Amino acid sequence: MTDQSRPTPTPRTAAVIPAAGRGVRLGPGAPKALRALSGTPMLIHAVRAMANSRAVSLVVVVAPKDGAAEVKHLLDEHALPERTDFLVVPGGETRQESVRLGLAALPADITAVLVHDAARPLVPVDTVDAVVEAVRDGAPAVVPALPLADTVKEVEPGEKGEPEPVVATPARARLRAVQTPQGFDRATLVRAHDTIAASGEGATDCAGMVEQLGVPVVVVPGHEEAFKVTRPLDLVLAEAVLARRRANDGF
Ligand SMILES: Nc1ccn([C@@H]2O[C@H](COP(=O)(O)OP(=O)(O)OP(=O)(O)O)[C@@H](O)[C@H]2O)c(=O)n1
Ligand SMILES: C[C@](O)(CO)[C@H](O)COP(=O)(O)O
Repeated sequence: MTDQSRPTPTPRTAAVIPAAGRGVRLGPGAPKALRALSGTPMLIHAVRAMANSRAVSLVVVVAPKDGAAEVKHLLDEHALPERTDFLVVPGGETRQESVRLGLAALPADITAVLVHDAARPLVPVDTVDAVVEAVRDGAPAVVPALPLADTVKEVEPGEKGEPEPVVATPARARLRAVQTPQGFDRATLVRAHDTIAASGEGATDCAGMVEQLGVPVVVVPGHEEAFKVTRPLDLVLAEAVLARRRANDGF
């Protein structure tokens, strides 16, 4: 019998930050998450972006495979909110594997999980909070996303540099470019990783695996500043965003 006089406890939310990628598209250098933006490692910006949400009580950083000690040291030497706990685990060969390793490190009382790319260091806290709120309102999977500015063509991929035949032009008004953090009911995300990854299938984001389970995924508004640092020009944009923030509010 349940005690109806007791209030329902607020779900304890953790953020898992996959940060174990190399950053091949960014060019030669340190692993992408450890490269500096305005003098601070990209990873620290991403960790602060999660920890600045009052809803997030634990941040799990999935570090480059042989970089866990360095990441622990970085977390120790940068100012981070005291109310947040931090864990560091070594990552895997793919983003999917790194997320799975992060999920495996979560304590039992975590019921909601955000998965956030270290490569999206500048996501505003309002976007993080909007994702958490939708999960707390009962959505098993939530992604922030933006409408597209470009028209998208589906092609028959060919040899590099060769013209590729267009197969279709999806209706742009129905398309969204998906960002992170993506938010999940923990049990749903773990089930997706256990069943979809085990079947050899995968997806380029966590929500794609949840969709393959047949579980509904919803979109909330994303933010332009939540862009992914992927190629060198993205670093220029990231520095410009940080300079504008400093000018606006002394950040
Ligand atoms: N084995 C991997 C690969 C990627 N990631 C993380 O997943 C996020 C999104 O990946 P992406 O932007 O593709 O990063 P990289 O894999 O580093 O980039 P690239 O494909 O250019 O090497 C990044 O925060 C990255 O660190 C990870 O944790 N483990
Ligand atoms: C998860 C993601 O950022 C959503 O847009 C994206 O799919 C990651 O792709 P990547 O090739 O691993 O950067």
